[in-house]
Amino acid sequence: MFKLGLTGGIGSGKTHVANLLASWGATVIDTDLIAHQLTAPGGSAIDAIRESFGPELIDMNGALDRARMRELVFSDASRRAQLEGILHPRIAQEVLRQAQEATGIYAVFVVPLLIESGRWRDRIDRLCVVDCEEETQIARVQARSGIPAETIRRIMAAQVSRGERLAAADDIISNMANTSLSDLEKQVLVLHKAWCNLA
Ligand SMILES: CC(C)(COP(=O)(O)OP(=O)(O)OC[C@H]1O[C@@H](n2cnc3c(N)ncnc32)[C@H](O)[C@@H]1O)[C@@H](O)C(=O)NCCC(=O)NCCS
Ligand SMILES: Nc1ncnc2c1ncn2[C@@H]1O[C@H](COP(=O)(O)OP(=O)(O)OP(=O)(O)O)[C@@H](O)[C@H]1O
Repeated sequence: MFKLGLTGGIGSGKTHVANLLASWGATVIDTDLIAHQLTAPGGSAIDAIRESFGPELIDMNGALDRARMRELVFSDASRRAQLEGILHPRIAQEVLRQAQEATGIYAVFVVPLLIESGRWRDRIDRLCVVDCEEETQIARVQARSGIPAETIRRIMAAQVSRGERLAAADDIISNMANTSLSDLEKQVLVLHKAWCNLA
């Protein structure tokens, strides 16, 4: 099956693009979604997180306290590596499981840390980057979640730069501050048709 890697910085628009591709028949495998499921109440990473980080990082429903963990790991790289050490192998296992069950026209792997991880490039046929200005990333994430701009900047600092991402791309979707959702959809449809041909 043809495998597309879809990446982009926080708030760039990956989820919106992935939802369009899914609605046109691609199978979408989203690592952020998997990470959320692993850390929901009863999720298979909860016990390991409690053991490594203490019960104060688990909320009263038994889910990861995301706001607290966000503040912790994006101000301390060693704590971030510790969390990634728990989550990334479990995410990889679930990605493999979902990929084996994929029945769409092609498979889309939505991976925010695709370039950072270095392990993905050989596993995909083509890499698409969703791109926007850094200030637009901050504005979109703030509008969606109310996370302070300073925290968003720290999350962005834990990711590759916009330039590095663009340099690695086979295809680029330009989703700037002045890109309307209908302009975005038009760009994505052109690429989807090309990927269908490759598939
Ligand atoms: C720290 C956590 C709890 C904060 O949760 P929160 O709800 O605020 O964010 P969410 O998980 O929805 O991720 C939003 C975005 O943050 C960025 N991000 C998440 N984790 C990381 C990371 N380890 N390094 C750099 N950026 C990251 C990505 O752009 C992602 O799309 C969460 O991000 C997490 O568990 N991160 C570790 C797992 C991971 O590496 N996920 C990335 C997908 S593989
Ligand atoms: N062209 C656009 N016009 C208006 N709003 C947009 C546009 N693109 C994305 N958005 C909005 O910006 C926010 C971020 O988009 P989205 O969730 O798709 O990004 P993401 O890359 O998946 O983010 P994250 O890395 O945080 O998971 C969403 O609320 C989305 O609806």
